[in-house]
Amino acid sequence: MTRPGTTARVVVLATGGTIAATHDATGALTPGRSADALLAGIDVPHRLHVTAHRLMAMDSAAMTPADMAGIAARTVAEARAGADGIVVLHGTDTMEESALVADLAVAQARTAAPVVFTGAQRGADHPEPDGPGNLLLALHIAGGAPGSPGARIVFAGKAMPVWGTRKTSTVALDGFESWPDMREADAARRRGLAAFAAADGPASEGPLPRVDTVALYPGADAAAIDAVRAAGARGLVLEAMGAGNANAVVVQAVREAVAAGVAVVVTTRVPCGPAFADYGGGGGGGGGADLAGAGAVFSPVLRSGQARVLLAALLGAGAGPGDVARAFTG
Ligand SMILES: NC(=O)C[C@H](N)C(=O)O
Repeated sequence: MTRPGTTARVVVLATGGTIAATHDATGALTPGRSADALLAGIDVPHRLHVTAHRLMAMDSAAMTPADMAGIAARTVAEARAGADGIVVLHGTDTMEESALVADLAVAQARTAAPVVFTGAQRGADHPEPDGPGNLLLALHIAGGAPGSPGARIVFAGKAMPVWGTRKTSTVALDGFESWPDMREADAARRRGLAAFAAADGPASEGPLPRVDTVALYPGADAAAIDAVRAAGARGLVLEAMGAGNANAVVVQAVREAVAAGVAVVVTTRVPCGPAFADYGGGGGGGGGADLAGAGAVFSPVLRSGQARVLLAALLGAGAGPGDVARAFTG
């Protein structure tokens, strides 16, 4: 742990993303710039001793759950090896997922070093890149918050809790939004971590069970739900309409999936506001209340990307239906 006036050891883990990307010969943005080169472009605070490591150089949309588990495991290893803080340079497309994987891992390992995810919306060769500012703030927070365990996302001048934070703009420099009610975001984290800790096994060993996401739309039928069941999904995240509504055909498919042992979690395609199970549907049913009646669990705060991560982690840790319900809704 760091005392005021002492040097904080911060480890930077580079995984790729736009923060490290430059235009290649074809004009495509490709992550290749090293973390050392990115660090050379900023005034690293003197009180920080920073070392950088390249884990991978990927566009985050191409990452697999195994890649994310690897990043999370490395953050735990660096914390155990004595880092005071860890910065993960990551693509923005799936930062919200990877940061949640890391938060679950460091909570399970009980390591105290803060883990700060950051990235950029503009490439490293942009005339006015946003990466340097994000990296600098991430270093400050990673090196200046000793004993603040857990992961966070730092972007465009904001330090955000991971749970409930999601990418909300494909281009704006301020590309992430945290859940507006911090008490609700905290409660989501507490519930999720408690249920994860209560489940039986370690989450990060071996491949996680298959969990698919199905997006709903007017007239959606059972085809996608039946297909993911046939593919062996043990969990299903529904990106439902409105507050978490579907139609009668989907509700029946959910009932059958739950009866077959598939854990079904309902989120919404709406950008803001909680998902909740109030609507009866009308005209033959199919509202959120019917989805809940069919055995689906509502995820008020986590949108589909993070709900998928939590559900897969829970199932991988041996969680049963009760744990899943407690994890998402308490
Ligand atoms: N801004 C970015 O980092 C987007 C990029 N496609 C990535 O997620 O790796």
